[in-house]
Amino acid sequence: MPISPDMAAARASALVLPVMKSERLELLAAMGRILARVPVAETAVPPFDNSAMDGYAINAGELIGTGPWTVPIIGIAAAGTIVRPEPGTCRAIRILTGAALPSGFDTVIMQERCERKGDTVTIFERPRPGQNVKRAGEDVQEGQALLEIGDVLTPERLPLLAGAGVASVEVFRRIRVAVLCTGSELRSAGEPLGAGQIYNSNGILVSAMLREHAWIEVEELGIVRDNRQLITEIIQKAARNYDVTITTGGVSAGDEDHVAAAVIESGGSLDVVKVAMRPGKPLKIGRIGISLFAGLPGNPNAALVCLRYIVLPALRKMAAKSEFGTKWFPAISASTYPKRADRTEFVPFRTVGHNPNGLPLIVFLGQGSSASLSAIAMAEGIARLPSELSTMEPGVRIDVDFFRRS
Ligand SMILES: Nc1nc2c(c(=O)[nH]1)N[C@H]1C(S)=C(S)[C@@H](COP(=O)(O)OP(=O)(O)OC[C@H]3O[C@@H](n4cnc5c(N)ncnc54)[C@H](O)[C@@H]3O)O[C@H]1N2
Ligand code: MOO
Repeated sequence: MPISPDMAAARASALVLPVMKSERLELLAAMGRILARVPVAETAVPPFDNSAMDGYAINAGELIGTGPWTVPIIGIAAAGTIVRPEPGTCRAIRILTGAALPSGFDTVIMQERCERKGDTVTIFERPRPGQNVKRAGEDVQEGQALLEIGDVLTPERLPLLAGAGVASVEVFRRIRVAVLCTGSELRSAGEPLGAGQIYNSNGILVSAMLREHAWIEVEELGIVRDNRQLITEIIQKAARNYDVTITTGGVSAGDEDHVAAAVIESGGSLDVVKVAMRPGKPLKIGRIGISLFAGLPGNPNAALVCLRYIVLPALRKMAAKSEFGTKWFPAISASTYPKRADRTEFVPFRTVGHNPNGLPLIVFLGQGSSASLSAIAMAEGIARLPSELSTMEPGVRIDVDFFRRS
């Protein structure tokens, strides 16, 4: 009996354990990697009270009565310098954005809101005490935990670490994944194409999808022809040397589909052999020793869908990422699609507008071909049409996954 894609993903994830080993990397080298230890702020951010504007620093409590007030300017404070004023009252200091607030001063008047004449400045309105001042530690406090174990280090998160003086981080080791394409018909782009041969697109597909993640180290093992013994030898060796082996092709019912038998001959076992989904029905997932094995179907869109929604969640778990499931977002169908009941269908889509509630209105591409390279290349993402639906009409709310959100 075929299992649901959710069940297949759950079984795949159940086969793996998170890696334990970690390494220390400088921030930029750690881009895209997964945190293995909580980074702690070396310093507060900002480290000192400072001006948010170019203007004049005063002590707001010293403005007596009603304005305007004209006060002497006794110095200038620029970013990177420290001004230590003589004791006194009711003075101003010319201050530039980012400069430390001199002691005894608590408020900054923007230069557009006052009038300078020579060495005095006239303030017209009573300022709110503390206005235009960024307080020490208002963003981050010294010693504060900055991120959590399992977080991915993104361009939005790395500056938090840099700003708090953290120079290097402990990240989990990368998971090592071998990629192998099976098929006697396959040639590499650039080679001449003989009769009955096609170019290998799955090799690029799988490697490129994996290379989007810095926490994966990919090894391309190339193409192997449809020969059981050859396939067995290669996947046996790969299982000894890599955390994960991913193959494409040779998983359905044909005479030259040797992958499942090769896994068993290698001493492995399969926990997923048939999934109630299209594309991707003949997906195989199991283990050879402690190494995860994923046999993706040869049809390119089946390979993509199986990798993205069933195998990658397991890889994220293995890489110790804290969130590893797929996030789906709501959208509204704007076209029909020849959906069949009793299987989940994953269909490329494009956005054609938005409904009054702001949900994307989408049309389906490819009309069901699991081999269409052009449909997937034009798509913004993949829609998931649930098993229970037997038709797909305009106006139906469905889940979508955008390849990239921007
Ligand atoms: N009698 C049945 N036949 C098929 C079934 C079935 O249940 N019963 N399932 C079909 C489905 S669904 C799929 S998906 C495919 C998957 O087949 P395989 O994984 O065995 O893949 P192949 O037969 O090797 O190839 C299928 C198709 O994809 C092309 N291909 C293969 N590798 C690549 C590659 N690296 N780059 C580009 N294209 C590739 C291959 O030439 C075939 O055209 O099986 C159906 N059959
Ligand atoms: O399920 Mo297959 O993956 O449609 O072509």
